[in-house]
Amino acid sequence: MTPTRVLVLNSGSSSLKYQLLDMRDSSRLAVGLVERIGEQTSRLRHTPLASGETREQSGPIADHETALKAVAEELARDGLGLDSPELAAIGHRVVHGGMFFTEPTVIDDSVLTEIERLIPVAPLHNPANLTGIRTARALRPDLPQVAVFDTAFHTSMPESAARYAIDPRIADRYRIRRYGFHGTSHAYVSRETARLLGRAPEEVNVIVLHLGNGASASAVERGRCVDTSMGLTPLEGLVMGTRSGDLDPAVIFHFARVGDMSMDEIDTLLNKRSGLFGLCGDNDMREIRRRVDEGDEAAALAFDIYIHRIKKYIGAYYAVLGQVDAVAFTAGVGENAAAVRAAAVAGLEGLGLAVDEELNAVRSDDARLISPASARVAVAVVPTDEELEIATQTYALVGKKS
Ligand SMILES: Nc1ncnc2c1ncn2[C@@H]1O[C@H](COP(=O)(O)OP(=O)(O)O)[C@@H](O)[C@H]1O
Ligand SMILES: CC(=O)OP(=O)(O)O
Ligand SMILES: [Mg+2]
Repeated sequence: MTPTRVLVLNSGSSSLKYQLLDMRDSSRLAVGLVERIGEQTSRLRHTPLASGETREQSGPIADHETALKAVAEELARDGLGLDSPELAAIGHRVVHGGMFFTEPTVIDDSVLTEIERLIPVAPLHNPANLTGIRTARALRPDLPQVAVFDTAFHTSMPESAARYAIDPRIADRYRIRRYGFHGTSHAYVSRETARLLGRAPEEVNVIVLHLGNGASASAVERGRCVDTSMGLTPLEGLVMGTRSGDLDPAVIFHFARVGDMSMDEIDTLLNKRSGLFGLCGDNDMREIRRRVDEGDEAAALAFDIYIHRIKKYIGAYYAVLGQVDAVAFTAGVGENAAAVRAAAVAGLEGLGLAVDEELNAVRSDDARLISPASARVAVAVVPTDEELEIATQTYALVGKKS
């Protein structure tokens, strides 16, 4: 029997999302999520698709290792355990792959060392990714484990977009450049957008707006990324749930010199206590919209700043691409918040962009157009599926090897 199943692990800073897929038809056998890892109020939600019945457990889960072991137990209860001979591989989302990893990679000790070396440029993400990999390897040492990097899709960027305007010798010494993140999502969504338009990815130019807790924009020219908003780390670019996105780098000197803050304090402030949360105390767009509707001024200002930043990136990437076929909204906010989509595109008729109010209000899990039929540029909602993309890339690589 050829094993055809792939377990995908997406370890975030405080969460572990997972899916078990059967790659014969890309169907899901189980999906789940461990949230608030490291807190007293952790929660595991596990759904085997055969019954569709979600099981939940609450109580402290100290770290990603404990979380993954709990997930393995849940899978085993459904006869889908990690010891199954049908499991072909485990695919891991790894956020930072630097310049070294441009493709999905089978994990060995040297790959682990390289991911570890990149921790300083992805402090919120790479440590959790590493724990997920180490724990999975300990549970199934014989099984191929594949790393799929957020940065890989962006390695096609030209130097003019990837380099900051600093001395290249200094930049190279410290490996400073724009790497970009959420690449698996940008790749998947730009391809699905082309499919929605009935065209090949090589025929279309797409601006992808990945608006989740972390958020990033990308300019995709004929299937290749030519620019993206996140940089050396996932801090640059759009306003995010708790990250500031773009700001004058001199703000950091000012905090250090005038505010007498340490580098760690500034790092925490900009990564964990800024963005929507820093502006109004909430980082969930549902809550922010509710407050805006009630007339809350701080929430309204946070929303306006968030939208203004998205608009700037749409304009910038329109200019980078020269000609745009579609703007695609994706991830938690992009897929669900009609108000964000409407506001981000409002006033851009001059660029050929518009949203049809009725189409925009439709709730659906399918990729769909929300622009009027007459629009020059398509505006689309395209649900992302990082797990499916990771599973596909993992299975393709393992299949090639065996
Ligand atoms: N129905 C909704 N309306 C508006 N925003 C939503 C809705 N559902 C989810 N979101 C937003 O999506 C965010 C999570 O997005 P997601 O892509 O799952 O993030 P991540 O993968 O970074 O954890 C939430 O913080 C919330 O702001
Ligand atoms: C890279 C990044 O920002 O990831 P996430 O959105 O999962 O935090
Ligand atoms: Mg995400």
